[in-house]
Amino acid sequence: MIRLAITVGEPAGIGPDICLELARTAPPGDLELTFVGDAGHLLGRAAALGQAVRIEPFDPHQPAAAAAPDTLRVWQVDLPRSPPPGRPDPANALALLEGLDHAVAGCLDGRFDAIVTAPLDKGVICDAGIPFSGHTEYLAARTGTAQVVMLLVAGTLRVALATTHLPLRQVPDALTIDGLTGTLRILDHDLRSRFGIARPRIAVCGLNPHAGERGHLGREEIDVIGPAIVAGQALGLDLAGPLPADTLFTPARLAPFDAVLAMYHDQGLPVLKYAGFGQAVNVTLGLPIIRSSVDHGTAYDLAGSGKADAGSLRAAVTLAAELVRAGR
Ligand SMILES: NC(=O)c1ccc[n+]([C@@H]2O[C@H](COP(=O)([O-])OP(=O)(O)OC[C@H]3O[C@@H](n4cnc5c(N)ncnc54)[C@H](O)[C@@H]3O)[C@@H](O)[C@H]2O)c1
Ligand SMILES: N[C@H](C(=O)O)[C@H](O)COP(=O)(O)O
Repeated sequence: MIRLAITVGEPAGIGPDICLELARTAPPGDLELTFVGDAGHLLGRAAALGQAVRIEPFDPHQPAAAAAPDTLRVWQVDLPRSPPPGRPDPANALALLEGLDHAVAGCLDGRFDAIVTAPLDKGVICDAGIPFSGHTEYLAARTGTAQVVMLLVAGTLRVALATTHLPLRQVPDALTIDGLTGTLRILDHDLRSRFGIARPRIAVCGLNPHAGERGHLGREEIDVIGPAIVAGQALGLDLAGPLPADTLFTPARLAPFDAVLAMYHDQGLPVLKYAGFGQAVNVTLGLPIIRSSVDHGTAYDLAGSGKADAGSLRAAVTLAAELVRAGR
């Protein structure tokens, strides 16, 4: 049995909708799904969507078992306010983080095999006065992990990020030789151990247009990215770069590589999402636990409408289960 904790995400967004959709059909027999959230809020959203569901309270002492179709096993986390679709309320921020904490603790103590997260609104949590730049950074801090790597997967395209949720202005200063070398090591290690790629070939993007044009359009490729690649190669990693990102992200040039390391969020993710939005998965590498997530956000415009596509959540569940099986 593979036991997954699924955090429901921002309650005013489409997290509840896609969790309900996931529960509508029975998962494969070897999956136990436990939704971490507020059962009353889920029932309210189900009613708005015209979906009949049963709630089964999560009991950590029960042996793992798949739930029946249209049944949500819920680890109850009370929301102070049950917001209407599209109207997030910072009053819920602490409860949302508490749900994440439960899921992490459940993974660390062995009750769950992995966490799958539905989308949160980072800004709403910050509005509550809690600095929060994303699940990736939060899970690193909660598990005491010094460095993690965000990887998004869409079919055979895998894009990792050297920096995650940073204002663009801060990106160049955040790139260091040691930091990039660490990112490349984690990426190489997890592609081998979790994705079963015997000798990962990794393409490393430059930061500047045309990878800096030999220093005429920026020096990060010469001063930082190139030396990090050399350091990684000295460790035995199969790396190429720094490569101009615009032409690297074309099918023929991507073909020889198992993954791309992009230097910042909007260098890598628009390409990945163009290729696979709705079916892609976000995975956090380097954590002591397995964590996957959807490729999309809270989509307030669709919450409660019945139009949210649960494809990425399904793909995140499938990938989490594969990663668990690969580690057994
Ligand atoms: N995993 C996460 O927690 C996560 C991921 C991405 C964005 N976010 C957060 O979500 C919030 C909104 O971000 P955004 O507006 O940039 O992106 P978004 O993904 O919420 O929405 C972008 C567009 O895609 C559509 N869309 C998104 N998911 C869909 C689905 N499942 N089915 C059909 N259409 C869908 C939306 O309707 C919208 O038109 C932000 O606060 C952002 O930080 C969270
Ligand atoms: N960078 C992600 C994306 O664009 O899909 C997203 O914001 C979620 O990040 P976390 O998993 O760190 O919350």
